[in-house]
Amino acid sequence: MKILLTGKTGQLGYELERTLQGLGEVFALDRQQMDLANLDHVRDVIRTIKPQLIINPAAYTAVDLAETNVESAMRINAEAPGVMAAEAKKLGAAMIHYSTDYVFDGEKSGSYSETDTPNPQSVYGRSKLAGEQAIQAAGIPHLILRTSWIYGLRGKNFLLTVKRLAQERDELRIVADQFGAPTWCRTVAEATAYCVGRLQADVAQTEINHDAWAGHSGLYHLTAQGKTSWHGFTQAIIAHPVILKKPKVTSISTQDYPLPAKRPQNSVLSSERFMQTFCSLPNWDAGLKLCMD
Ligand SMILES: NC(=O)C1=CN([C@@H]2O[C@H](COP(=O)(O)OP(=O)(O)OC[C@H]3O[C@@H](n4cnc5c(N)ncnc54)[C@H](OP(=O)(O)O)[C@@H]3O)[C@@H](O)[C@H]2O)C=CC1
Ligand SMILES: Cc1cn([C@H]2C[C@H](O)[C@@H](COP(=O)(O)OP(=O)(O)O[C@H]3O[C@@H](C)C(=O)[C@@H](O)[C@H]3O)O2)c(=O)[nH]c1=O
Repeated sequence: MKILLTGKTGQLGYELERTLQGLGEVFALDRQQMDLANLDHVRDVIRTIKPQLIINPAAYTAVDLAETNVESAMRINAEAPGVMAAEAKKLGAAMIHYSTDYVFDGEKSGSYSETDTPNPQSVYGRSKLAGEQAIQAAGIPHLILRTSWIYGLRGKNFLLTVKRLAQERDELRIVADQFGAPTWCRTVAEATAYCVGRLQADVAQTEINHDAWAGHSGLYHLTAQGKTSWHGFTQAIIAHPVILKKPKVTSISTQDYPLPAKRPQNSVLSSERFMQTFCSLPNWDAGLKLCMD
């Protein structure tokens, strides 16, 4: 099976390139090899490789910049996945795509399930929701995996920001009234590889297993279990022994840290559907410890 993987330089893409080995012939591409801002390029590359499975972690993820770079965010996060899905349809291929907790407005008091109605409050959230809808509309076998607060040891993420700030400052002021589930990118990559293995047991096949995909196609929430605030996440990062200089971590509220894009106050996702269908997921603090160890 040929697997086309986008965004190999990203946090999740880097992990996926490694966890997917052995599950097929992986064509891992960077921005130069397939530019999602250039829809003709996306079509040409897919038509050349002719994959049976497209896995798309590439995205415009700069949440605040997206507020002003609306056109780029929409092209990369919404139109390009739509083009990938249309090409997949012609090839009889399946698609795995990632989306975000930021599709929700954050007003719900409990955790969000897949049946809750999205109401994104930012351009990034709107663009990611439009990407989901474009894939769903194509009617191809697909998994849309909504995850949240991804971190890892590469790229740009909150863990690495806190690690840097801890060296530079004696006090970190962090919002304590936004709740979610920090999720290690390796958790998402390993769960994805598990799904691929389940749906495509015979990797030598040159066609996807249509029955298996048809029975599992759809939208899933896939995050670490439990919840915390950005402040709680920061405290857990600082408490780890690899952080030698431990600044004071002060709770602040969202209004004390104004940013261009509005973030949801509560974006905890329930991953019950994913866990019942595929595999269990670790608690956020266990994932963080493993990553930092
Ligand atoms: N980060 C998070 O907290 C969360 C992320 N998600 C979703 O998970 C997925 C993976 O996120 P994550 O790994 O953190 O993302 P990163 O920001 O780490 O990586 C994004 C990747 O997309 C690539 N990319 C950006 N623009 C283009 C383009 N025009 N053409 C080709 N490639 C491009 C980047 O390439 P380059 O290195 O060249 O910039 C990079 O490889 C995304 O769909 C994201 O929306 C969901 C919830 C939380
Ligand atoms: C650096 C910093 C941030 N914050 C706050 C701001 C914000 O409310 C929160 C998170 O900040 P960031 O801007 O780093 O994270 P943000 O870019 O909002 O992260 C999001 O990225 C996208 C891609 C997703 O899909 C989401 O799931 C989520 O992970 O922390 C502080 O309170 N103090 C600080 O010193």
